[in-house]
Amino acid sequence: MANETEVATAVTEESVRKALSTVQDPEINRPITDLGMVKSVELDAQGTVKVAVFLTVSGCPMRDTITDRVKTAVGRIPGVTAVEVELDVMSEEQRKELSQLLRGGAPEREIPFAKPGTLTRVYAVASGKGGVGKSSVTVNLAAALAAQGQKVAVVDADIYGHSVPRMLGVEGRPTQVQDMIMPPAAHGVKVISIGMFTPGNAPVVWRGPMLHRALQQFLADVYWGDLDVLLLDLPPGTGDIAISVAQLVPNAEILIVTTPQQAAAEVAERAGTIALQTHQKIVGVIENMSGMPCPHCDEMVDVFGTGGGKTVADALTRATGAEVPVLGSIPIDVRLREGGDDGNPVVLAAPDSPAGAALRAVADKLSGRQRGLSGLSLGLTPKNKF
Ligand SMILES: Nc1ncnc2c1ncn2[C@@H]1O[C@H](COP(=O)(O)OP(=O)(O)OP(=O)(O)O)[C@@H](O)[C@H]1O
Repeated sequence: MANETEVATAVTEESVRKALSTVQDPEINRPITDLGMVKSVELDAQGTVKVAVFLTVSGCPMRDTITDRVKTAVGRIPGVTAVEVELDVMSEEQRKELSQLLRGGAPEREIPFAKPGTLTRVYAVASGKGGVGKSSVTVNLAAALAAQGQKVAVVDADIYGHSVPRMLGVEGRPTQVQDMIMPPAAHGVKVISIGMFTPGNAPVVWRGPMLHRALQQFLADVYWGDLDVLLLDLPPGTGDIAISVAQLVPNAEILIVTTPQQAAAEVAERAGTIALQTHQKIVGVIENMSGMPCPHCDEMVDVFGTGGGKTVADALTRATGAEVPVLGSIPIDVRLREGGDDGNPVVLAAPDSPAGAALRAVADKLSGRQRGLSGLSLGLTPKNKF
């Protein structure tokens, strides 16, 4: 039978590291030895093993699980009499290395539009309800701004109704050049849509974290080049993606689309007040489907009621304390719907039609805006509170 000293000397750093290679990080599900989480291993003649482990963040909720796993794995080595685990926290540099490792070596890309001093204006187009014409407004504003000579792109983040590519007549899928995604374009507008990455017409059932990741990729990994304007077509409502936009592109400004109907206005107002929590600026309200010219006498018929746009704008002005204007009222127009179906936006196909002219007027207002600090949160947090 081996005596105590012989057993103790059988424990080597190599055997401890081998045991540690069976310990998986509970969140990343890879061995802690591969993740640079083993800081040091010390052994003494009595068979006590001290393992120092780097946690990715301080206060890591998995600290107890990691400690238990290390103790169990190392404790199984014959000759080990005690296992002590000491926890430390990775430095910023180590965390960067880890995230690079997890991304397969690719350095993390920044979102160019979120950098301070960016010249790209980012508009997040939001609505309370679905079907109010948010996507139609987005593509027409994009096409009108591009027709003015601006460099424009649209990110279709409307997971439930990704209709932007069809409305702009963008065909095909994005191509990939090394690890950059090249967006297809039509009418001078570059487009990326969630629909380009899902098979067929399959509904997207992604939840918050996946959507966040997808949006981040659309913004960071797509080669957009220099843009004057980026429009984000958000899903209707006040969901996760609005929060993601606020986190990823805090300087994005909000455009609210509503119908004149009072019920729709109330929901749109709720979508708008999200901006209060995220400290984003609301550029204005666009009222869509504001009446329809009677085909017989040309008199306007208020199919969806009246006043919704102004109700939302007034309510958001009160709520934010900053003036939120109605930027325009777009009438119901068959040519707008047809333009959407044909991939030929009405601002180009029938620029002088009532809807085409109203949308172009909104685009003019947007392109005439100066970037200013008024109404914007500066994102400053007091360092010390007295
Ligand atoms: N002013 C208008 N005149 C005529 N048809 C319109 C008008 N605005 C939108 N439409 C039509 O209404 C339908 C819904 O519009 P759209 O898809 O733009 O709405 P949406 O708010 O983006 O919907 P969702 O967010 O639910 O996808 C489309 O068929 C569109 O062509």
